[in-house]
Amino acid sequence: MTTGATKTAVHFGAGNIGRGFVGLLLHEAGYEVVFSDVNAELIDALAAADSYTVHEVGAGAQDHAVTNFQALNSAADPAAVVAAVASADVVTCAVGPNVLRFIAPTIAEGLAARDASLPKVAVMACENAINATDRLEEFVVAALPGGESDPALAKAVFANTAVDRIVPAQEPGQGLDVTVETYFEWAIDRTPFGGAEPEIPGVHWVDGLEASIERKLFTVNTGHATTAYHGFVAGADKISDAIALPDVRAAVEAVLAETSAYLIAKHELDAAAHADYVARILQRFENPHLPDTVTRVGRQPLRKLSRDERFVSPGAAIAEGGMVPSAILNAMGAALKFDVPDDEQSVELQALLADSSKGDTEIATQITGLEATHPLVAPFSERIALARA
Ligand SMILES: NC(=O)c1ccc[n+]([C@@H]2O[C@H](COP(=O)([O-])OP(=O)(O)OC[C@H]3O[C@@H](n4cnc5c(N)ncnc54)[C@H](O)[C@@H]3O)[C@@H](O)[C@H]2O)c1
Ligand SMILES: O=P(O)(O)OC[C@@H](O)[C@@H](O)[C@H](O)[C@H](O)CO
Repeated sequence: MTTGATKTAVHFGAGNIGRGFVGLLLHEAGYEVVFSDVNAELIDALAAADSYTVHEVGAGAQDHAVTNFQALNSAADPAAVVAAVASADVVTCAVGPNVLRFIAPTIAEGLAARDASLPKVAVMACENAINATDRLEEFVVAALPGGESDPALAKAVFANTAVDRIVPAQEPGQGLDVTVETYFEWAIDRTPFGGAEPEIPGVHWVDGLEASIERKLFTVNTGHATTAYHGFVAGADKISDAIALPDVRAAVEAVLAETSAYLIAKHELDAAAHADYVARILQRFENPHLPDTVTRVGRQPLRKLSRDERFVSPGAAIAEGGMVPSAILNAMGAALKFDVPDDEQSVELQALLADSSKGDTEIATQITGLEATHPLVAPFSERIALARA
């Protein structure tokens, strides 16, 4: 795939963040981006196009043209994607945490086919999840015949990342163009590269990702999901309308006060700088030009209520410290009312709550992955009882 001095990046998932952020930054860094997706309509449109435009909205907005890309259908032509990975300089993905297991075998095959004399390929998952690249690597290892000792692993460097840019679902009829907010942050753990990290202007290189990803997930995403679930209950459609409701705003601020105290103590953050970070995020939610909805932001409620995610991870830690994270629990209670027929996990959640063979505590442990004796489970079971009443 790489010709002459052209650097190549294979990106799995040509959706909102794929086209509107990761693909854009890689293009601006000089990479030829090879988008790989299972959505035939999307891939066909990308393959037929010479460019698409990322439209920023809000203060200081600019348009950015993305050119010099290819598009491969990984369902119809997996061999082409394997070949692209085999010669790529960078492999990224933004497919959703639950999809990592499905793209890993293709990456494993690409690594196996890669000439060992090539420089190592940088593999970086761009998902909203703690250590998403580590998870991807585990699936790659499982797909390699030699497992952890497979020589193909030495051909790649796996680095965790945290990506932050709100990219709403796109309006029908917009084609390949993507509407995004002006803000972005892409933090990548530099330590696995040993000084040979890829050149991607705009990336924020950090030594270890834990603080960056927790700060992002437990502030942006905990606050966003709280806005979505309380907003849904209040009847709001857009995120900017939801956060304008005084009760929703108060609930979001209360949740962020709980996660802020947790994050500041755990990662020794500067309290004033963190307060600025929170204020900036609330302004991002308020952006009236961003057509983002409570149904997109609340999507897949079972994933969002799971153990290592935006509510239970900080909530469990706070409860283990002897305090009751009431605002987080109230947001989790609102999530139980997220009843969206088009969302498979919402349907599954509503069926679970309606299952009279299960008690409240059993449902609480099933959703959160916590033991029944965990201090977060009893107060969450109370919210479940209320939702079922
Ligand atoms: N949209 C945002 O604001 C945003 C911001 C930061 C991070 N993220 C994260 O990025 C990821 C993607 O989110 P999104 O909003 O872009 O979703 P999206 O649904 O717009 O895009 C996901 C894309 O992945 C594709 N896909 C699904 N299965 C695939 C497979 N097996 N192989 C290749 N492609 C496959 C889908 O067809 C789709 O085009 C999620 O983990 C999300 O949390 C999103
Ligand atoms: O992508 P999810 O479903 O994990 O979370 C929904 C939104 O909170 C998320 O996509 C944000 O827009 C994004 O994380 C902002 O950086």
